[in-house]
Amino acid sequence: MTADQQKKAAAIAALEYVKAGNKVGLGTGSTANHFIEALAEKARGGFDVECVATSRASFQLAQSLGLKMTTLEKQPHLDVTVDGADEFDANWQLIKGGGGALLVEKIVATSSRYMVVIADQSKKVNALGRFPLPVEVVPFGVNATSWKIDRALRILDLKGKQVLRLKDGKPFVTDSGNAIIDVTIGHIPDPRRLDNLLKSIPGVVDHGLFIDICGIVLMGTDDGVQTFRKA
Ligand SMILES: O=C(CO)[C@H](O)[C@H](O)COP(=O)(O)O
Repeated sequence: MTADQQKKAAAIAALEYVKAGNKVGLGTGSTANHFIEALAEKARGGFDVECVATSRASFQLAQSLGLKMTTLEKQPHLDVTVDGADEFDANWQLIKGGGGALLVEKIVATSSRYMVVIADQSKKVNALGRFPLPVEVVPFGVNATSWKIDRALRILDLKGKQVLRLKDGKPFVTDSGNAIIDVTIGHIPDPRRLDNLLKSIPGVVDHGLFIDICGIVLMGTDDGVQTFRKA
């Protein structure tokens, strides 16, 4: 199976976690797109759900496929969010934000009774940190914020190579109007502490560590979809 086929298999398996009448958070990225397509197909058959998207791209896809859309303003409590991830570990901790939607993804996921992550098997890691950690920052004073990120890493005896994310040669702008710094760290021994340190920096809006947010991971493999579920 290719990685994309694994993503699709995980996305289809996630349909089981959505019940008729649910308010559903829709993630962002290629895996989440498979889920949006599968959910839209089910909805066309009369399955009634209302969805909140985590990005403009997901909103457009979902709406174009006929899914009933709402907003978190109108529906502040969702039943389930289904989203992809860049990495997950054995404790259901994640790195997200490869697609730049981490802030809204975290707001939507934490407004849901539970978050289901769908992924191909390349996303499973022994320890978080292989994937560069996306940190969403306010554009004002970005160099000062970058220095403070460095200082936070040093407190944990870590070093990170920071790169301002670009798109078409210009700084990438998130749906919320912020910039993203991708920080290559390598093995993150204490993601929870890094989460707290980064969140305490003025100028850091949020970052891609999702700590204690996800409870179920569905991973596509060559032998079918494997479920990792928190007890
Ligand atoms: O966090 C994300 C977007 O911000 C995505 O879920 C993550 O990057 C995984 O993407 P893909 O499903 O395309 O592999």
